[in-house]
Amino acid sequence: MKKPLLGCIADDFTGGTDLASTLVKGGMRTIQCLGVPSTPVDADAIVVALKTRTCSQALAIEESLKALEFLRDAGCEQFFFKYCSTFDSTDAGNIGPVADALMDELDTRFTIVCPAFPGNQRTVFKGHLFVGDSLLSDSSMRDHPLTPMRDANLVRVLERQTDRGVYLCSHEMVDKGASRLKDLFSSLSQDADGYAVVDAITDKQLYIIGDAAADLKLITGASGVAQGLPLNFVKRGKLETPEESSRISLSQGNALVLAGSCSAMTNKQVAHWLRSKPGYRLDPLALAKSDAQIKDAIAWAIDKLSTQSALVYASADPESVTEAQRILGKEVAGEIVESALARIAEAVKAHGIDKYVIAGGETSGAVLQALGVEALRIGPEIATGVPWTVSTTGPQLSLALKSGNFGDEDFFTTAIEYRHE
Ligand SMILES: Nc1ncnc2c1ncn2[C@@H]1O[C@H](COP(=O)(O)OP(=O)(O)O)[C@@H](O)[C@H]1O
Ligand SMILES: O=C(O)[C@@H](O)C(=O)COP(=O)(O)O
Repeated sequence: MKKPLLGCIADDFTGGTDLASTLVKGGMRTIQCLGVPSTPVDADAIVVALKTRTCSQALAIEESLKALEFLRDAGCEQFFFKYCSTFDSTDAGNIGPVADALMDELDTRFTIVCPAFPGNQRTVFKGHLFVGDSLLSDSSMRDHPLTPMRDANLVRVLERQTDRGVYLCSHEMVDKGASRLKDLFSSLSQDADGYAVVDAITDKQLYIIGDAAADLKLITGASGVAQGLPLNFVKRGKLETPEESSRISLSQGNALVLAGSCSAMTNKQVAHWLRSKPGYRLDPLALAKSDAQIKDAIAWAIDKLSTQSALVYASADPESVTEAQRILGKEVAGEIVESALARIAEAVKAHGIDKYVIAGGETSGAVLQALGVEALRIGPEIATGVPWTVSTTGPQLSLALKSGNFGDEDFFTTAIEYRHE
């Protein structure tokens, strides 16, 4: 078995498939593991996807360090910490604390922070994160149920999460080219103790940053900056000329769509689906009272899935989410919905359904854990940042994990009807 080159730790499962898909497109054989694997993995890049974006800081650090240990023992040469392109986190973390812990463990004093993902309209200019034409803090991310993002200045956001220095590497510096940027990173690696938030507005800039980051032990960011990494290994003769390999065998059966994301795009996708197809709405307040709605939803889904694809969703507008959180508490409301969707998926799987489209990062984490999925092979991209995947152990399941704001309005149907060319 060849040693893997790149070891990645993703703070949620959808983020993991987004990154893995980017690496596959760059020609790296990539496997995404859900949690730290117990057996060796044969791949050029390994993505260990965790559910650490919103858990306690201590748990996020513990799990990330276990993932790092696995990746180091496997022989990885470089490490990547993947978080959301909208920098989803609270003031308490977990991006800063996890990155700090990874730096300590890798004995490195400098890394970059690069969440830009222009393919999905996330750009960073003078350290400020934009979503489309709006600052992050004016975008729908300000109302995220678990990680409301109300400050677009990433230097400031990260400073609240770490005691290390946070610097800005502006787009003018990036435009000087990979060689100058590499010199800067190398001098910062010797002199600085902390992070450089790196501007990027275009993919071209992300390739420059990826090239310049070739010697960094640890890179942090979203999937955009990973685009340039496969080429670094090719240049060093460690990876053969990249060739995309994303052929997988997809289930042709009916699919269960599970939506626990309340992001603006998921809400539009749910509304679009309901115009012509069946859906069952879960209500967190009813779920908190008894199991009745879960049982009803399972029976409804099994009945529908015998003839067509069906959606079970808890997605709701920001006012309804705030109201549910006021009554139940933020974490409890989230957990109740995640656990209900997970139980429904488990019961539906027992009836032989092998195709799932899941909207939401936390939601995907909860559902895949319940489905007992340990690792994913990455297939073709359905929408930017969202590939079809198949489970690699047990009875094969086809799984599309969709980040909250990714995909077009008709994403659910597009995913279900996707056919290899
Ligand atoms: N109606 C609702 N009220 C309160 N919380 C909800 C509701 N529906 C879903 N949630 C919770 O909101 C969170 C959404 O997060 P996630 O699944 O990561 O979506 P996204 O990918 O959009 O960030 C989950 O914890 C989910 O359980
Ligand atoms: O980087 C991104 O935007 C995605 O890969 C991602 O992590 C999105 O997270 P969710 O919206 O919570 O699924």
